[in-house]
Amino acid sequence: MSVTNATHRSAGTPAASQTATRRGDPADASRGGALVVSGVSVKYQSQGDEQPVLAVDDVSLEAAPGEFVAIVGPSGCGKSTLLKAVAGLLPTSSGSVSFGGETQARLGFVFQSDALLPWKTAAENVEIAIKMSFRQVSKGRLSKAKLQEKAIELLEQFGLGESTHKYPAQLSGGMRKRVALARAVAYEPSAFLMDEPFSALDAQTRIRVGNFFLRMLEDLGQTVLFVTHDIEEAVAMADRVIVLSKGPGRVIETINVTIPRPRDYHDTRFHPLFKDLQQRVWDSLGYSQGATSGDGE
Ligand SMILES: Nc1ncnc2c1ncn2[C@@H]1O[C@H](COP(=O)(O)OP(=O)(O)OP(=O)(O)O)[C@@H](O)[C@H]1O
Repeated sequence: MSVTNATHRSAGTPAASQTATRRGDPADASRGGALVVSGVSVKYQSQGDEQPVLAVDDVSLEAAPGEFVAIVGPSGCGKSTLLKAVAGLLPTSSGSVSFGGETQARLGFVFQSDALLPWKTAAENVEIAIKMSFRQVSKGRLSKAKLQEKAIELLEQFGLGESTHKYPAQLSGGMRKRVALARAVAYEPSAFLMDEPFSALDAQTRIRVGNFFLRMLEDLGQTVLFVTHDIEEAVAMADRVIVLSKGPGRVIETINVTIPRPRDYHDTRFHPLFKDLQQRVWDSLGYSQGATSGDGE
């Protein structure tokens, strides 16, 4: 998880959260408008470089409310940079980002670093998010007991029922990532911005968390922008896969994933359309059928 600036209200920061009071309420589905990224370029000015380095080049994309858009591309092509720019964590050198026509939105971040508060337990990290969301959405307060109950309930969904009282330093990397995911979910954002959110998880936990996340999206209809190296994961989860070129990243193709929902994080890989769609993404990345080597996705 990362820090944010003031432009886009975030979850996933230490201050992020969302309450369970809204979970499961169909009236809340698809809240927020389309996420529109228009002509965004991002440059880095590093010490020693005379000229700024272009990392993202004129990227435009849209995610309709409730749409799951995955972004794939070779290592170093600018995926994380693009996501951070969308989150408002990095300035853009050109272009614009809006959510339903506004520059502010309730965002749930899950970035590569988990950024948990080290002096708070797993449950307390999630409680902060619940508290913040409850204040923003319901303009009210929850009792400490209720907050705890909700945080523990959510952590149990992520297989952390035994670790709610532990501090981040006492958790494995995968466990910390799950707390970070629970915290982002607890914020009940209108859009999730996720950078390799499942990469630190073992195979079984990945399936469990992936399915929990997919079911939650079916219930609540949040928009998702999801960066992954894992082409199978992108096709299994997304409505559209956007393929970026090698850096500076540009959109080279958008592939519609026509596999019907509801989907299962794992079993969707056996759907008759899956292999073909997966191959289309590989083709777009420049890998021909049967290719077995390469240094990036
Ligand atoms: N803080 C920074 N300062 C200077 N250059 C940076 C910085 N962060 C990233 N870059 C450069 O920007 C380019 C894009 O990096 P980015 O991390 O966005 O790529 P990525 O596609 O997410 O990579 P990966 O898939 O390996 O995580 C790379 O060339 C990288 O070296």
